[in-house]
Amino acid sequence: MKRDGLASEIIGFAKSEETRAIALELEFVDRVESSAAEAVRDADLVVLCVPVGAMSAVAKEIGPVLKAGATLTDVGSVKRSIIELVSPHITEDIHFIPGHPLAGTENSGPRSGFADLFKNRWCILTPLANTDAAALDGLKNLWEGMGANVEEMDPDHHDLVLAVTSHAPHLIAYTMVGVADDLSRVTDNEVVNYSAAGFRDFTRIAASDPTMWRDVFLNNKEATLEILGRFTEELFDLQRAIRRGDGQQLFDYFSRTRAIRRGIIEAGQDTDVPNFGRGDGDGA
Ligand SMILES: NC(=O)C1=CN([C@@H]2O[C@H](COP(=O)(O)OP(=O)(O)OC[C@H]3O[C@@H](n4cnc5c(N)ncnc54)[C@H](O)[C@@H]3O)[C@@H](O)[C@H]2O)C=CC1
Ligand SMILES: O=C(O)C(=O)Cc1ccc(O)cc1
Repeated sequence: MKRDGLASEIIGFAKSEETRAIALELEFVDRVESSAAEAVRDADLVVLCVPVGAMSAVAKEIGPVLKAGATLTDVGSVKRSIIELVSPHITEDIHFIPGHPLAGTENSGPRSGFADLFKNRWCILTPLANTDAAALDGLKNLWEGMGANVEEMDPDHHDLVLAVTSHAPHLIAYTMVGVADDLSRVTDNEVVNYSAAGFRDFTRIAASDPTMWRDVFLNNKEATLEILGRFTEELFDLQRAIRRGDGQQLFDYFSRTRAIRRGIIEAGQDTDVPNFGRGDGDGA
């Protein structure tokens, strides 16, 4: 927003003085305030970027001072629960439009952001039934101005989709790294020393912020449990195929999943590894 001049003034709030000082030093805010209520006073747009579990407390604090006609949005990784946590604290003259940019890394804090973070990434908005069309357009333009592709979605659908694509995979990564850690005591650290690419990817994901991810699971309970239930069923199926020596079942399953990866690459959805998976031989 700062780089592209998308806001006339950007005011930051963070709990710790150190974070506020870093935000000023990096110059992505024009000024900082030591209270959330002070930071949002007179703002046309307020973006809540706190862990899901802190959304309610922050909304309660800023609710009474938000300017009439202001747009309030958020970047939280779940949507239904945030609507329930924030809505009670705001009045009808505030345009509340929940949002979720599908962009980030395993790192947190002000130094982990970068100006191109949202470029070519999806940003999902989950407007409410009575959302003002002009406010929605304004927010869409802002995200598009930062290079994102905006999609509107029903909040429950968002939570189910994200349970499949993000939340369950994070839990699986956390578990796999935990299992390896238990084993490393048996294998004298070989798990860490010889970790191949697959496991390294798991460790990156499993290094994500514990508070943020605790709150994601506590607030997307139903959808995550539904997906994990399906996941364990399929896992048991594959386990049985290995035990029985059913190579055909394994081969068929892996062929199906390989096609999904290729579909993602062809749709141009993987900007991290643009050439990975293209023209890679005979599949032996
Ligand atoms: N990290 C990621 O890759 C992504 C994160 N998100 C969502 O964005 C939100 C923020 O995550 P990050 O920016 O990664 O975290 P972060 O740790 O970089 O920033 C969180 C901020 O919230 C503040 N905070 C924490 N508890 C608070 C409280 N009780 N009252 C006031 N402030 C409080 C912290 O001081 C910190 O400044 C989360 O809801 C997360 O689900 C969404 C997409 C990607
Ligand atoms: O680091 C990664 O691979 C991520 O998946 C980042 C991320 C984390 C949480 C979100 O809600 C969206 C994106």
